[in-house]
Amino acid sequence: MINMQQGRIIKIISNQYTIQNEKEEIIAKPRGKMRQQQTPVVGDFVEYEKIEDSYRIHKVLPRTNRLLRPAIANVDQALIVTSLKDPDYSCHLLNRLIFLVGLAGVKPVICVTKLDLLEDPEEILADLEKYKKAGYDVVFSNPGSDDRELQEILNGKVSVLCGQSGAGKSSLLNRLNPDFELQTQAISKALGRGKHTTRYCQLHPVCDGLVADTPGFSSLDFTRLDTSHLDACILDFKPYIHTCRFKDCKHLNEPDCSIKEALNKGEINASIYEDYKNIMEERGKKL
Ligand SMILES: Nc1nc2c(ncn2[C@@H]2O[C@H](COP(=O)(O)OP(=O)(O)OP(=O)(O)O)[C@@H](O)[C@H]2O)c(=O)[nH]1
Ligand SMILES: [Zn+2]
Repeated sequence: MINMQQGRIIKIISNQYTIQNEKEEIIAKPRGKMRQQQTPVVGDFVEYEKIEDSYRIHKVLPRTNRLLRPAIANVDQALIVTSLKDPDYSCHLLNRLIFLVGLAGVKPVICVTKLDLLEDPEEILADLEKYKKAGYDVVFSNPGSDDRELQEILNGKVSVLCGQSGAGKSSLLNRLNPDFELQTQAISKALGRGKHTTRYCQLHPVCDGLVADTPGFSSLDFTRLDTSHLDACILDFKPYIHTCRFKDCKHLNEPDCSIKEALNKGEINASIYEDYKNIMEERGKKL
């Protein structure tokens, strides 16, 4: 008789899948047959069985959502780690990350780092206020701060950190969970590298929830995504979206578009609209 068990994948290193169930962590491999069907990613709930001394994953259970880069499933929210300096703040990068996360059906939370490195932060802080006003959660995290607000946001949730390499993702996790620092140092030692740079995606226990630290990414590719409902993912658009003249208004050149009217009155963050427009126009060229 097959004795199937269920658990969540919390780490994948090459062909070794670490699965957490209620009691323990085990390491499993996918069945040869299933690998072509649906490749399991971190965050997946899977069914697996024990065969002699090893574990085999049989199937991936239905996902609530899935991010492509980083490859992770079933997350409650994505913390978009946004550094204000080194690497420098870019509202366009932030906007595009908000879109990517939103298109995957995941709630974005803007987590700002390196405020201490800015001499004149006023202009950037004013820009970040626009996101708050639109309804995005914006939380600051600095070395030496108690991060209480961030802890509340993470409590009991499955979160993924995304953001540029060097934005401060690992530093932030180290502050929230000192055990994590020990783990990453141990991993760096084992791999014979001095400095910890994130190489693979893993869910770590943090603040009674799970947080994935992920490798920094280099490209923001929208070409493979269905962006037809991008407008519905943008909080700035939400109060206006149902009052355009046309039900299928794309808010580009249509008459009586409430979103363009709000933009002209300065009620919508202009950079968000600009990035939305650029992505929709690129899409238009493709169709
Ligand atoms: N001054 C200052 N430095 C910071 C802050 N957060 C991170 N750093 C520094 O920025 C550098 C990069 O931070 P990491 O935490 O490694 O960045 P990361 O996002 O994990 O980078 P990857 O692993 O490459 O994706 C490190 O030298 C940190 O010490 C901050 O809030 N203020
Ligand atoms: Zn419109």
